[in-house]
Amino acid sequence: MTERTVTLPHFWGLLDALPIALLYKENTKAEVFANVAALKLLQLPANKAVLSVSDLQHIKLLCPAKQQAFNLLHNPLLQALSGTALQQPVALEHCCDTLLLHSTSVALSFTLHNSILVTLQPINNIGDIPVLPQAVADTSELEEALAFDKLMSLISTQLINVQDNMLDQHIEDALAAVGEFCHADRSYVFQFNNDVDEMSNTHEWVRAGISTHKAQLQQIPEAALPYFCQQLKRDLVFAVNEVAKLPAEAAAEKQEFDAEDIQSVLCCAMLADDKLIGFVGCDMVSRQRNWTHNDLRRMKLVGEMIANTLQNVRYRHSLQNMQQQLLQANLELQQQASQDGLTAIANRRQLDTSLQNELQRCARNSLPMGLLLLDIDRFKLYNDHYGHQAGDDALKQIAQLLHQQTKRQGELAARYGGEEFALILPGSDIHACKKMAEQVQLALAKLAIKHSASDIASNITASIGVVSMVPDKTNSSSDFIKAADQALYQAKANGRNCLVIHTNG
Ligand SMILES: Nc1nc2c(ncn2[C@@H]2O[C@H](COP(=O)(O)OP(=O)(O)OP(=O)(O)O)[C@@H](O)[C@H]2O)c(=O)[nH]1
Repeated sequence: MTERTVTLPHFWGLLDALPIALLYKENTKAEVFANVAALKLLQLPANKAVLSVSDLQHIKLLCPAKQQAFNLLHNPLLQALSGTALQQPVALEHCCDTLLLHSTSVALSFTLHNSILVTLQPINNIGDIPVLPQAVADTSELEEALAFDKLMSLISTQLINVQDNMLDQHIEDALAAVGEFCHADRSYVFQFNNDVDEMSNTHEWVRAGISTHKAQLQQIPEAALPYFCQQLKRDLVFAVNEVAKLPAEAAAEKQEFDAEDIQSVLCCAMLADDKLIGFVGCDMVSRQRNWTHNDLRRMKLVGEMIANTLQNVRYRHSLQNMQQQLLQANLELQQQASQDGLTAIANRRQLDTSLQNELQRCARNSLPMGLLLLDIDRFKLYNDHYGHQAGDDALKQIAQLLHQQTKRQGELAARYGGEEFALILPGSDIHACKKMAEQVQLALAKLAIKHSASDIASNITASIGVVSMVPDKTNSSSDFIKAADQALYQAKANGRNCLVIHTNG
């Protein structure tokens, strides 16, 4: 089974099995599904089930009668997927077959809305096919407006839930659409910085053969184009049919437009929460155009769509950021709740939880469970002699020493309370626990914290109670602590600075 068949939704899987090439789109969704036969026919990668507007735009379809490429306005594939019922012969570039492109709206019982099904079938005789509706070269303004709106609705569904990695692509699709429909040579998005006094060209579409200036148009200060910025902020539109006729106060703008060979320019402000965030625009290069009412309407629509998308992405990022901060704060709180404030090792609460969990784990796996309780000898005298602050420092050093002994999974050093510490040693039998207790005492001796007031030794020492048992379901963590505590009591009674192993007797 290939990855494609495993991840496809059930219905798509059925379409995939059909030998006929077809594309499928639910009205309200952005995805255009291509089955295996369609991908093969359209020469697209075999694992690409979902197509974007750009994928579709890049499929070069020719009008077989004229052997001419369809432009964006007449692109029958985009028309079909935008909801137009079609039956039209098309040719694929680099493919000698003529195909019948047939699109129809279908009502499926398991979707709320109508869906569009597009089939592509090889045909022999174009003459036999009743073609509806015929795309004509001289399209009326109304038809053009309708085609534009359909394409925009296709692009806007893709923009609604756009993933970060597809954002630029979809914005460029929208720019291509507005550029084509406004018969422009270049279309673009500029975004302002937070202070709205600097702009950068972030996205661009250029017609074949037209030069791009995006790389140079970064961080342009408002002061460099004062006439333009003033008009855009005041009217939210900057429309110039003939750059040559710009007034004298637009000298800076004229110079810039001349440098880019721009004859006509149309820009519309992009607003988010009533704040200017940038603008979309298009240029005529080397030829002039009187912008129409429709051009302005299209540009405004695309500007609004892109502004909303950028705003949504910003909201999403700030939400993700906030969520991250909350998670971090939560993690820190959790850590604080389980950490001893003075020594930064686990506190009593964490000790109880871990001991309980490890006991259950050892009981399930019939493993021994070891526990060491360690109490510093003559610590009252230490405090009295060296002061409470020095006592705190000694506790911290001993805590670190114990923490460093824990290496295996489930092992934990914790402050039990006051000058008393615990070591949980899951999987350690009594011999391993005894070895660990001796190791701790050796390490403590090496640490050599001076304690001249002690009657036990010249440095700080500790007494240790040791217990290890294979627990059963009836053993609780308090049984273990009680046993270790008894052994510790015995160690103190035995003269301190020693270890005692708990025995059942
Ligand atoms: N500096 C400091 N001292 C603490 C802290 N917690 C407990 N202590 C001190 O630890 C000392 C414990 O004294 P005791 O319980 O009498 O025992 P001890 O003097 O260590 O004598 P033995 O345990 O019998 O060897 C007390 O003086 C407490 O004030 C702490 O957080 N910081």
